[in-house]
Amino acid sequence: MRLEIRSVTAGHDRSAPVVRDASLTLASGEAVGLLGPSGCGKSTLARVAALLHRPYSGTVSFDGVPVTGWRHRAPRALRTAVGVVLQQPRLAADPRLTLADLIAEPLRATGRRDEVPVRVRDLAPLVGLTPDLLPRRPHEVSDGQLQRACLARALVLRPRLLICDEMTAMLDASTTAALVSVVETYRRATGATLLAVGHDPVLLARWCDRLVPWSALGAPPAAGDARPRP
Ligand SMILES: Nc1ncnc2c1ncn2[C@@H]1O[C@H](COP(=O)(O)OP(=O)(O)OP(=O)(O)O)[C@@H](O)[C@H]1O
Repeated sequence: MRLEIRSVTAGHDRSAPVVRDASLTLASGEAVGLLGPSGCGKSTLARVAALLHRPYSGTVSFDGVPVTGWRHRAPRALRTAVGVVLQQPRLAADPRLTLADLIAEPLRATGRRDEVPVRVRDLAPLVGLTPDLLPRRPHEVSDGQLQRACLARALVLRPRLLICDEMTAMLDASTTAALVSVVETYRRATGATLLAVGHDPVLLARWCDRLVPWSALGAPPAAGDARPRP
């Protein structure tokens, strides 16, 4: 799925937006790493692209169709086409759910309960979760194990766009490698597009076709603009 972000301004305070006039296009099937220092606004932009945060202005289009609603106003067909993995699994996981129910959450939310047993059975080993972990709740597993479940949840509806916001920031090297390889395998099998957000160029380069620094998202000079470029 092609993702186009055009002149998006967004943030948490209208008078001081953290994302200003940002534009970025991902071709269908492309893996792009968005690089930037902590606090620059990467997560905010990733949430806009994931339909979780409404921008103040600008447009987001999927396959050329502009998005008209965010959060609960986002059309279901779009919400199910985009999978999201966030940096802190504990903030992204309902503490009352077992890992199996966490993985199955999007299926239940979209009325596809009948697919739950098969999808959980197939995805758990793929993300490296052994059967003994599936009945446990988030407080009974490690951050890495919980993030594995969050990645499975992001993949359970077979998204055409996957957005990973610092997915591996709090994980050790072997869990990081395992999760990156799950995403690579999924992309190879499905041709899904990937937007990976992070601050480590070496890590992002490993699983992305192209890295884009935060500073490159600003509006390009207008046609005929004669000012020298830096
Ligand atoms: N819910 C919120 N309410 C108010 N301000 C927020 C909120 N979330 C983020 N911010 C602020 O917006 C700015 C950008 O935050 P954001 O999380 O988008 O940056 P980031 O580049 O992803 O940082 P990091 O790499 O540290 O996660 C920061 O100054 C942050 O304090």
